Amino acid sequence: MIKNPETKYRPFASVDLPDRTWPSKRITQPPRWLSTDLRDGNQSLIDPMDGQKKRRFFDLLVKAGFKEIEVAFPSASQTDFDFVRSLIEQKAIPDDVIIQVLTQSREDLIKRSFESLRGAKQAIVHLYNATSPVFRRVVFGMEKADVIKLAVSGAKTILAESRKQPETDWSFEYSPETFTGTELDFAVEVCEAVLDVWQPTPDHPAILNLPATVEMSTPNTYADQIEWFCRRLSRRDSVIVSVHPHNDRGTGVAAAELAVMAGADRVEGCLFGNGERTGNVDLVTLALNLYTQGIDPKLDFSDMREVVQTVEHCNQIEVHPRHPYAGELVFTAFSGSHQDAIKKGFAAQEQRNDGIWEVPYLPIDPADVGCSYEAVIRVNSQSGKGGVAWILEQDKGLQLPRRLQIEFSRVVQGIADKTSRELSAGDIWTAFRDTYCLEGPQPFELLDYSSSATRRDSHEHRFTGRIAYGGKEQSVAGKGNGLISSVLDALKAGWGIELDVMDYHEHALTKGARSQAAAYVECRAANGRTIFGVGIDGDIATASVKAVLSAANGTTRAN
Ligand SMILES: CC(=O)SCCNC(=O)CCNC(=O)[C@H](O)C(C)(C)COP(=O)(O)OP(=O)(O)OC[C@H]1O[C@@H](n2cnc3c(N)ncnc32)[C@H](O)[C@@H]1OP(=O)(O)O
Ligand SMILES: CC(C)C(=O)C(=O)O
Repeated sequence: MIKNPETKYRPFASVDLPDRTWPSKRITQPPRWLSTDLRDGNQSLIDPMDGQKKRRFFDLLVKAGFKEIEVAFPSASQTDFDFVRSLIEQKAIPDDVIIQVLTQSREDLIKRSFESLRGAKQAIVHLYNATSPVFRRVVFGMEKADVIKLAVSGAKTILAESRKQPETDWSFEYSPETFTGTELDFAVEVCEAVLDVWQPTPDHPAILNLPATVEMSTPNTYADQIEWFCRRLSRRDSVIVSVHPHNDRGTGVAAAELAVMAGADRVEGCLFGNGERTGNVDLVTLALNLYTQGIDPKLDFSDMREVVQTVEHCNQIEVHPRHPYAGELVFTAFSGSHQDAIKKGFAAQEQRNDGIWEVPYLPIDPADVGCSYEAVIRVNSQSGKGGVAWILEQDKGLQLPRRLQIEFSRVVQGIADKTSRELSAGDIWTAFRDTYCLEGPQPFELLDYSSSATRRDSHEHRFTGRIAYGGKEQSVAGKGNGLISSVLDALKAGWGIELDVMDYHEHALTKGARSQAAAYVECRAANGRTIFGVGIDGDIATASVKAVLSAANGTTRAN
């Protein structure tokens, strides 16, 4: 990079529109969407799609609800030409979907495009030529008048060709390519000249598409250009104003949104922002941005995984794990405070039960795009108690009391620090099971027991059990004012273990085996140490007994 970029780059000129209205507008309905994945997206791929991939992508777009799909540049390649033919001949285009093809303003290319569309019920023919000063000067060697002539001759050829195929319901689109780099009054002049040829009406409007062929300004400037253009256009009611933002500055989505506020009726783009260089505007993000404002985008991404997989297959480009709404990690929190807030958010949401989505750090319900809540919280060394507790709850239905969460998260933290990797739900369960002696051979194991009140009208409980300690079976008995205290009494009598119960929780498991219950005891040992015990069983009383034995097992391990 150079130290004095002002000697090499010029700032983008702003638009003189002091009475601009778009900043206070709100988007209240979705624009018309056009997917150009099969054209602009396709022309940017290392290996353009073959017919099969194009067909798979087309079917995906139809399923997602796209009603306008730019399917090809049919005069560019036999593959593209044949693809358009196959769609028509195989009757693959639903009646409510209209296909679009792109052509330069050259007679032979336009004729070939019409040939590809023979027999289509309806179609949009999209004509373009670049209009900006640098293209006039450098690429075409043309004056303004020549540029208008080129656009008009293309528009005339299109009109003439369409009349030769009256069985098709034709619509026409014109793009002054490089619109954003074009003098605004000249852009309007070229477009008016094209409209003069096509003579659109409110019932049969033409589409004027205003591309940010290369994104060169902040999005507010694009919005100014769109509002300026819409105000100056003579036949606004006979025109669908379309925008086609690219993403060179990384603000394609913002540019599209502001352009819609500024009067655009239609947006052209690609799924996940594929397209030339940094891509076309991302239609998935745009649609879901609307959705999160309570506006039905009229596009359905309920099965986002399938959409991602298909697009990755067809484009041979991976969707970034941080891609809005679609990436593998976008609903995942690793960090403790985020996990804590999300967990509390879900609990509050469940309690309110008003249907309104309000979960911290999650702008959308992952379930709405087909994602499970399992991936919402993942645990590594950055995680806290809330995350660990969430995973045990989601995976095993365990609702750990707060102080147990704190203790166990330290165990998990230690493992994560030691292994320097993410811990799976399986890793966490293994650690929980081992820490609280839930499975496998343990120092204390319950073999059998019975318990009863000593007298019908009494609160005194008697516990009689067979417990193995270190593999050696022993019969023990104890008394107390409840089951737990009678078990503690038996432990004291049998092995001299002294534990006081400070806290007790129990609940039915919400996941997995539905008839299971979990019990948690927080005990204080004679030396002042706090020891937690956990018991899980089909019978809640037995779960409590097991929890006490789990705590007893805790006394046998080093702190
Ligand atoms: C911004 C966009 O995405 S625009 C769409 C771009 N997409 C593509 O180009 C993909 C498909 N294109 C192709 O396969 C080829 O470019 C074709 C078949 C269309 C044309 O191929 P060729 O005839 O070999 O021409 P080439 O690709 O070199 O195009 C450049 C010529 O077209 C002219 N041209 C460029 N755009 C246009 C246009 N919109 N209308 C008329 N002429 C144009 C150029 O001035 C240049 O003319 P010159 O040879 O007299 O200097
Ligand atoms: C042909 C036009 C619409 C285009 O793709 C662009 O300018 O980016």
